[in-house]
Amino acid sequence: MTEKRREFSAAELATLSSRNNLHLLISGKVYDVHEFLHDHPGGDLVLLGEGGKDATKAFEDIQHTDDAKELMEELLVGYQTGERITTQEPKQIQIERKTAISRKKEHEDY
Ligand code: HEM
Repeated sequence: MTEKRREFSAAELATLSSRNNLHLLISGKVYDVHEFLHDHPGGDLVLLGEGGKDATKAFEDIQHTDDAKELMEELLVGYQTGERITTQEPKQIQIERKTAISRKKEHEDY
């Protein structure tokens, strides 16, 4: 894998859910599984169902072996950004709200 590992926001990850561009989030790490789809012993459908999402629970529910965990290292393409989107509101609004809160706080500090 020559591609550099990088950060993915939850918003970007959500767009990576098609058969040709399928990424999963597992324990904060992002895996590109599109080439692995047809080799997955659990089948392609379960992976497609988790595409673009946090698949940590689905992955752990299966109790994958250490072999699976080694294989994952080869599919690792990056990490989730620190910021977490917890609501459905557009990202820009969240950023604006955060900025407004910190400005207000700065103001109070004086
Ligand atoms: C990068 C992610 C994944 C990798 C590398 C991976 C790899 C594997 C491997 C090697 C096996 C064979 C058993 C073992 O060695 O544990 C397996 C089985 C299985 N996996 Fe995954 N897996 C991944 C993600 C997932 C996810 C997200 C799900 C569920 C949504 C899932 C569902 C299953 C199921 C149901 C089986 C059992 C197949 C059976 O024994 O009949 N896997 N996986």
